[in-house]
Amino acid sequence: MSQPLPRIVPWPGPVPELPEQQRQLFAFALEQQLPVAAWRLPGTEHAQVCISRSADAALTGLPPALTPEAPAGFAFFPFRDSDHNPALFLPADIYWNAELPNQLHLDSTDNRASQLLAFVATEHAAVPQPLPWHQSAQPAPHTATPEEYHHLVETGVAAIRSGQVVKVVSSRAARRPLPAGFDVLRAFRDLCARYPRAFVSLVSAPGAGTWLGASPEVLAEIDEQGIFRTMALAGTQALAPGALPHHAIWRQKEIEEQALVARYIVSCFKQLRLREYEETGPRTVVAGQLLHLRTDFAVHLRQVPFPTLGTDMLRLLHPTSAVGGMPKQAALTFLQEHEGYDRAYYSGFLGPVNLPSSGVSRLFVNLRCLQLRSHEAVLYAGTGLTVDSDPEREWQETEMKLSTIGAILR
Ligand SMILES: C=C(O[C@H]1C=CC=C(C(=O)O)[C@@H]1O)C(=O)O
Repeated sequence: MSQPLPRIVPWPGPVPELPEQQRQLFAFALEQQLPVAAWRLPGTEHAQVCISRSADAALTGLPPALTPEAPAGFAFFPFRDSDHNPALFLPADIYWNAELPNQLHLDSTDNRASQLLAFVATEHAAVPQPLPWHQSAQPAPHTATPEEYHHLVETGVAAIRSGQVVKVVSSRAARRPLPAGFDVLRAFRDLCARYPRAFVSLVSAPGAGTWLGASPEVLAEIDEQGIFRTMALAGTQALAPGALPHHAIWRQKEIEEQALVARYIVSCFKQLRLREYEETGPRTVVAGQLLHLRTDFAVHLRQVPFPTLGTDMLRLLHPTSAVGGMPKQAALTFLQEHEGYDRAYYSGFLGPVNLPSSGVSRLFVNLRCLQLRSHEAVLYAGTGLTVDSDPEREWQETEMKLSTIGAILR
């Protein structure tokens, strides 16, 4: 049985400008200590917002089902599920899409929803500043020095040489002060404007804290035409000013690194005994100031009757070899033993499920992201290691990746 979105009701009272509508929705959710997410899909203009009626309702166990019958909401999953970093699925009890800004989807007989309607109708000037953003209860993670990161890369390369892993993706966190007067919702809009091709997100939830990101990587997507898509994204170089992406030259190291990720995706299709996938690439793509190599995979679900493909692939893919390594379990064990900090929601996945309509879901890998704490931001970045990795080059690569999201702190 399908679970449609709640009913449409008109925005109560005069409809303010889009940023003010967003601010009122977040102010309501945060004051009521509810989980809330805003996102903007790649190549689109309009933000969408989803609020759940309780924090408990957002706690989940299994990854979401990518089927039309599954509940509509926003998934926010950590790299590794744990009590510290719970897997969340924010049911879309209240949903708003800036494309149709005069409407709210909600069940007006529900208490929370009617509170929102009253808040929005009366609370124009009184939105508190700054907003009470959810904070993670976890301490700020350890931030590796260049020496520590060099050592991690050397240990990773040694593990590859010894055959313990084929590829591993090491990562680190970095702390940055928040600029005076930092406005989170303005930062979200700034990210949307800077990175039109990224999946831009802002999630604030009890237990998880507040996260902003601009991801270039689709994990699993089913679009309006019933096409399932995923991608193998790896290999990084800076986009030189004035250079054309398709003129980029890649070293053997990056070619191999990306080929491993593509091979992993093919092995997942094979596990599911699915042969009818289309593979395009690898080709060079732009992500902010960076270039990556990307292979796209597509399956036409209206021609290949495999209704659980999205769900099955999601469970096989996460965490992909673009953020963990290969073989998957050996790489994850290596990271647990050597990385020396908690990735939390960095390199987890996030995105809308059955929103804005049933059967349409878009999950992305949580990359180029930061966690907001009371007076600082924690930024995250990683690099895929191969036997040819050079520690200083890998450090520089994390610096470049950090500057994608770091741009909003300047
Ligand atoms: C792990 C990250 O990027 C992944 C995605 C693209 C390129 C990558 C690389 O070149 O290492 C990474 O696999 C990150 O941005 O933190």
